[in-house]
Amino acid sequence: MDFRLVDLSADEIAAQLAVVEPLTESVRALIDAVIRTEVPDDDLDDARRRIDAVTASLRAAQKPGSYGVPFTRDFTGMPWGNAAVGVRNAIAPPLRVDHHDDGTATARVRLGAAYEGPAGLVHGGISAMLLDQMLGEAASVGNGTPCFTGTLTVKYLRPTPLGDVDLRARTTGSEGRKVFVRAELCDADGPTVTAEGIMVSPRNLPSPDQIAKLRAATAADHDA
Ligand SMILES: CCCCC/C=C\C/C=C\C/C=C\C/C=C\CCCC(=O)SCCNC(=O)CCNC(=O)[C@H](O)C(C)(C)COP(=O)(O)OP(=O)(O)OC[C@H]1O[C@@H](n2cnc3c(N)ncnc32)[C@H](O)[C@@H]1OP(=O)(O)O
Repeated sequence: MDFRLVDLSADEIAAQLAVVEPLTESVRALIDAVIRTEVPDDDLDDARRRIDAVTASLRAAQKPGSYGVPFTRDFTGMPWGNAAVGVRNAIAPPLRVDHHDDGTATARVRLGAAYEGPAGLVHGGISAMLLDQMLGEAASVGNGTPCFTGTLTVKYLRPTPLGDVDLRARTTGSEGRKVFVRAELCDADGPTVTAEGIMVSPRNLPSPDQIAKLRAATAADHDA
């Protein structure tokens, strides 16, 4: 796994986000508009030409491969291309996950037309992806080191209507490098999908202790 470090301050990251987030939001609006537009075919052809011109202008300077997950000097992750939370990824709803002192992770997100499976309902794969992200974040933050999904079990209790959903995850225990986590996705009437995960901190990663030491050393260097 790539642990690229970038030397960016909090202010520099905020300045980048101020430009990037509105751009991504515009592309999300474009995705929704393309799904739901009822304008004539000639207008669709014209739209395609203009979109292709914008795409060509962005390709003028392009990162090879994917965005990756750079870490700042204080070890804050920048998963900006992530399919669930990426602030540069218009496919991501995006999920904004809050971590709480009691170890739970929560998020509220609006799932519109782009996330449809059965008519008017959230696609089951999207629910699984969002729950997977919640499990991964709860496990990783609790453990202090990134945890990958080893086993994910998803139970669909009833259909989830498109619209606002709430997600919540909490760790229920750990054993060596395995962290056990549960999560649920709820509509206004309660849980519609639940998930259980066995999240594993891969053997080749630095341990939580090593990461804590690296963090402290980096912070000390920075203060000096
Ligand atoms: C640098 C600074 C970091 C600071 C971090 C702090 C916070 C982080 C903040 C944000 C969050 C960051 C990340 C999380 C975000 C999103 C999560 C999205 C989740 C995903 O979307 S992630 C992609 C899908 N995911 C994969 O792509 C995994 C592919 N796979 C592998 O990468 C390996 O396969 C792996 C790692 C799973 C295991 O590899 P390994 O070699 O380390 O494991 P090993 O064999 O040593 O087993 C050790 C113990 O785990 C048990 N075990 C092994 N495999 C298991 C399995 N599958 N199910 C259940 N238990 C399993 C064994 O049975 C043994 O248990 P026991 O010790 O009891 O015998």
